[in-house]
Amino acid sequence: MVNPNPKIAPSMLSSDFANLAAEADRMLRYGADWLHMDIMMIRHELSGCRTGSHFVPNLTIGAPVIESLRKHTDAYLHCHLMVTYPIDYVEPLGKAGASGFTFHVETAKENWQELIHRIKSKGMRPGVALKPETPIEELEAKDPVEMVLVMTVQPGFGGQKFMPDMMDKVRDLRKKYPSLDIEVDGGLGPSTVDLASSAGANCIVAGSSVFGASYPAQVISQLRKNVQDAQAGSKK
Ligand SMILES: O=C(CO)[C@@H](O)[C@H](O)COP(=O)(O)O
Repeated sequence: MVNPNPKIAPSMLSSDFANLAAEADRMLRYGADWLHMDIMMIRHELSGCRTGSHFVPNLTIGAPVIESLRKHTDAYLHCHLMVTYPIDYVEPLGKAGASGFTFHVETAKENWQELIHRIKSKGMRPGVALKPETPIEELEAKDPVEMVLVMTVQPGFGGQKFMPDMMDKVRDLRKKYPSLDIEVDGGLGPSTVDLASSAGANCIVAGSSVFGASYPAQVISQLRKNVQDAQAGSKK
């Protein structure tokens, strides 16, 4: 049975980082369930470094920022790790006060069990992310997780165009794992959420559509209502 309470998570990547605590507070007042924190390390061929935890063509925040934000809020801080060695970040993020720790499936080939065990032991909820080109079969024969994040854009930047082709993945995941939290991330807003929610997504990450709106609270409640309506429809 899918969780009847949808999670709407504004992506703080679209917020004003210079006023992060106030931005977080604003989103929670507007009705956000989670705050989505994108932790990125730039890909090594772009940075010129040979080693390190690089995964995407961008660089954002890390544990010190999560720690600072945690001092201002009790919110569920859902961290999406776009780094090559997520295991290195479990301890610091756990200490900093992260609530959820979602890593990309290809970054945990050898140490899946160990990574999940460590995430849980630090009191965080583990999740796995799938890039657009990563098939759901990558999850087979692995210890189950409670949440899968389906990227609906290439990871790295906010403000990109939603990829509707990813909905087959969401549908297949929902069929296979009826009670899984399925999150979609990238290009979500009032005009695209219907595709995701009717495919079976129950957690929605939205950056530019929320932060760029004149009335973000309206967008958040619209996203929630859309997921609730889709859930109610699928029961009929
Ligand atoms: O992880 C990412 C991008 O890599 C996302 O969380 C984006 O930040 C979502 O932003 P919008 O597409 O909603 O503007």
